[in-house]
Amino acid sequence: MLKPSPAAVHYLLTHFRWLWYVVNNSFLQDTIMRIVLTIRSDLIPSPPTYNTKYGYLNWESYNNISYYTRLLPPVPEDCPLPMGTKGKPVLPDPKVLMERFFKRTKFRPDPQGTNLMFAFMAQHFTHQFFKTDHGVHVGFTKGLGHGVDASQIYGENLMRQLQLRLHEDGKLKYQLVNGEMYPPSVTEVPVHMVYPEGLPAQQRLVIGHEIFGILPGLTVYATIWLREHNRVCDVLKAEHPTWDDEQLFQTSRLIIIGEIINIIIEEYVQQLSGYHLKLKFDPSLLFNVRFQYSNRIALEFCHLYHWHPLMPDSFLIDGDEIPYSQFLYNTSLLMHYGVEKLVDGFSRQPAGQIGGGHNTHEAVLKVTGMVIKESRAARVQPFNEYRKKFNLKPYTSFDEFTDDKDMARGLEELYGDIDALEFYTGVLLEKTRPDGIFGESMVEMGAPFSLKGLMGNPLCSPQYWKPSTFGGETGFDIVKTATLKKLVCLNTKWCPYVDFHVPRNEDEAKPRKPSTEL
Ligand code: HEM
Repeated sequence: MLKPSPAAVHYLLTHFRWLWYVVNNSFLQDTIMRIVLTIRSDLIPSPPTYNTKYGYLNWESYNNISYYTRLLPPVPEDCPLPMGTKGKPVLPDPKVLMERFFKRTKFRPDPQGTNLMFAFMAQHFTHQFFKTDHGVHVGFTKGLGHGVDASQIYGENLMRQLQLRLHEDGKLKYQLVNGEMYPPSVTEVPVHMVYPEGLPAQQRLVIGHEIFGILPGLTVYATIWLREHNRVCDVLKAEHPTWDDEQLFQTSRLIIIGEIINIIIEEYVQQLSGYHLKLKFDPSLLFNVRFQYSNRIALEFCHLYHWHPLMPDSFLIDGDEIPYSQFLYNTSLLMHYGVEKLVDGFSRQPAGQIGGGHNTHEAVLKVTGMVIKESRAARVQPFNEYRKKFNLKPYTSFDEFTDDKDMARGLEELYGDIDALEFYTGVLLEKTRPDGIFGESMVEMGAPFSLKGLMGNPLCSPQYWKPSTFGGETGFDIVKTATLKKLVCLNTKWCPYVDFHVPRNEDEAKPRKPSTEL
């Protein structure tokens, strides 16, 4: 059968606006959406195969979910060179790679208009399943849910969940500040959170994920989801006055997971893809095709998702410019500005272009070095091997890989051979698509992992995808009609500008007033 190249399919989906206008209004949309979902997720083996210890199928590798899985087995230990059979005997110093190719020279905004609201969603969303366990040998995870389980809201284990819960009407614990709901502090809920020494206990907010106090962008999402959970509990209680705390909690959690998947597919992936095809979250599209409702997070997915170039030079909120030094671990910013002004500021501020290099701010540059070192310890195979695995043509030269002549020469000098280029360096530095946030490989490799994880969730299976799972039609409807705007504006006093892209027209760009209605 004739197979169109990924580049041709991408061109078709991102051009011919008129054509997609017609498609988005017809039954063809479902067919194309089904094809997108199946072609992408068919690339991910399910059940999973290898891991960092095992390059062959075995029970331990399948059954021990403390491992991340791997799409390709590690470079065998008996290979003559670090990347197999090609390249130099010693890999480039990560510091040299960081300084020469990753470090930001001048902030380059994403040409697709992605904003900080998107960037913090990326971090908030992915950290429920990317939870590398640095306490043991490389390749292990603390995230045993291996997918969208909302553990960043409810905690990774039952002990933490029980401490975060109010044990009344299904709700989570909270504190009221000026009449508004915020996460409680460690004085009320004594669970482990990572904060710098000396930060007063009242400012140590408690969140499902122990590191989410680090950024106001994460605490604002934590606050919004906390309010949404408690709002959904009220809706369910009104429908089911006899339900106990447990059933209200459990059913609300399923609704929240459903809302997350919907918003991620229809708005977040939509923004990332740049497609004119309107992406649709409808699990029933897959009910008549062969599809496994299970997922295992892969190490390669975790590595490629290190999107630190998204981070700006400083943060702009309500006319103030806040440097990193005053932003990190500053939970008082959340109460000072309130959710509305933070969301408004983050939605208006451009995020950096992820691909192409030279765009990682100093404050996060060290993370680049960490992932490079980790990928070496895990013996991740070369970038070109992954290109082949995802049906992409391997690059034949550094000049084909990047249009930046200096970068091509520099990488050639350091790696010696295009077939020895490392996976992470490859996905991040590859030439970007015209006006794209990153290059071809990030899309063609990231999308399959992502869609398999989203649609492989049990909620999307025929057994779960029905009104009774969500407490009836009202709950099912909350899931099916979830949007980022509703998520924010049903839980705030006024409706700020809220989207995953910077304002695109004058109307969107207008300053919002505290009276704006949903
Ligand atoms: C100022 C903002 C940020 C800071 C200070 C920060 C810092 C860090 C640090 C220190 C690590 C741990 C590195 C390691 O131990 O290997 C990390 C991991 C990671 N970061 Fe960020 N980050 C930021 C923003 C982001 C954003 C916007 C994304 C977008 C997706 C992101 C994605 C990741 C991923 C996927 C990991 C790996 C997580 C894991 O394996 O457990 N980060 N980051």
